[in-house]
Amino acid sequence: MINELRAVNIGICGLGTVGGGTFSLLQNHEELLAARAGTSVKVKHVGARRDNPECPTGDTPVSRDIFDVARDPDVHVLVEMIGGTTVARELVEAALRAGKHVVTANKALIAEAGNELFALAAQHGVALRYEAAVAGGIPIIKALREGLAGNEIHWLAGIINGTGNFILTEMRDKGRAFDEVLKEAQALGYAEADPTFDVEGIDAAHKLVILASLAFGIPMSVDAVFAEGITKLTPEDLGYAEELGYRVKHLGVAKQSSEGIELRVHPTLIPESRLLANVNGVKNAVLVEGDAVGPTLYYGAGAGAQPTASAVVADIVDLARELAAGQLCPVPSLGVAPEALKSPSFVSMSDVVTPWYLRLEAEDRPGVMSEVTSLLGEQGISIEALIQKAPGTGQTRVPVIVITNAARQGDLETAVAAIEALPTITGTIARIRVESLDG
Ligand SMILES: NC(=O)c1ccc[n+]([C@@H]2O[C@H](COP(=O)([O-])OP(=O)(O)OC[C@H]3O[C@@H](n4cnc5c(N)ncnc54)[C@H](O)[C@@H]3O)[C@@H](O)[C@H]2O)c1
Ligand SMILES: N[C@@H](CCO)C(=O)O
Ligand code: NA
Repeated sequence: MINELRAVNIGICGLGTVGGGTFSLLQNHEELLAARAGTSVKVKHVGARRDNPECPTGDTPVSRDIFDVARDPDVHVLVEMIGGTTVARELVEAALRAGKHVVTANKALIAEAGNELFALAAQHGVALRYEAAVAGGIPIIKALREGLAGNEIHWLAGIINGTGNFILTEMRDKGRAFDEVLKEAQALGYAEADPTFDVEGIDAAHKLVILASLAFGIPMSVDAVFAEGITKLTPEDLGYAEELGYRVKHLGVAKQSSEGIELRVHPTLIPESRLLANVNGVKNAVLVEGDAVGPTLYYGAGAGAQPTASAVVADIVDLARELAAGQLCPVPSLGVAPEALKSPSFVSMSDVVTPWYLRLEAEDRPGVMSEVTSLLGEQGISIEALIQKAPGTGQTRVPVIVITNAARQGDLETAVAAIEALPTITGTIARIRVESLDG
């Protein structure tokens, strides 16, 4: 038991997109939140290096040193909204050590330092909540930790970076250039402070690590995830994929089998009939396959001030209810008691089996296709679909697009190297994994 609180005081550190959105949502819904929490929830202290013109703080005290908030004895819940893993980690540690509960949206911090931070929180009898860290406003952490608690989870797959999905959607639907759409995503507040995290798959990797930890009951394993971003995708690959009945999405995939655990984020061809193939713009979606429930799908805004604030405030309301009742919720941070976390073994990428999309540029003469198919055949790889485009006027080379059947990545790489060495093939072969996503 902890002392029952009649009013729960919040300290917000960082008043940018999400911090500002959270401040506003707490102000705008003050009565509603008090009714839901059974206690008043008030922002007592803000830590911000500078004012945010879009988020006037009125008479709420503002400190320029965010650590003043961690030192404020009146603050019960510190909301970390500065991002990064250096100062943010020091701040969260200081707050936990001072006996404050912490709410964060910081997936980099949870993925990289969650193991230590959850232990520190437990040591000090306080909570560390992170719903906003994955898939923005979608309550996926609660779904995995509580709603699916009766299931063994075999796999999950998700579109978990809003910026990347926004870019791919705009490129496909409007033919817009990558850089221009990225700038718009930054202006809309979707992108990370360093947007290479979004477009190189690092942000999705952080989120996948968190999802896998909850789904499989393993510690955060950031070094085990393979990450590839969307920067090498070309409009022609998006177009050819569509001709073959697929959409290209940036996907995070976590799978558990007798071989071990696969953790990977990369561009993926998905059959166009799948729900995930039709998740567009800044929306995210996570498909989770439980052994009892079967496939379940969670969809909503993956980034942006108000959607992300929705998840931050949900954590705050949960905590306020618990503090009002004088009892923290006994659900562990990762859904299982720390001593019950399993030691995972991971499948190496060369052993991961998926179908592949390949695009090669070949000389337009008889026999070339049979050379390509026989080099794939030598590695036991068969072909599901193949299209050879007509050569442009005066051209002797043609694009050839192949979809393979399921192939071990190591075997595929051997075949691709042999095909690239053929004198009739020009340059490197573009390749993208395919996921059928049938449960
Ligand atoms: N933007 C989104 O849609 C979104 C969604 C989910 C999670 N997140 C996460 O939320 C966190 C915040 O992201 P954001 O988009 O609001 O970023 P932001 O850049 O808009 O806001 C961060 C704020 O923190 C301040 N800040 C940074 N370092 C500081 C320091 N040392 N001392 C004082 N102030 C400092 C900055 O001045 C800025 O105002 C990040 O962890 C991010 O990954 C963002
Ligand atoms: N930059 C992230 C924010 C949400 O975590 C994204 O675009 O998905
Ligand atoms: Na979420």
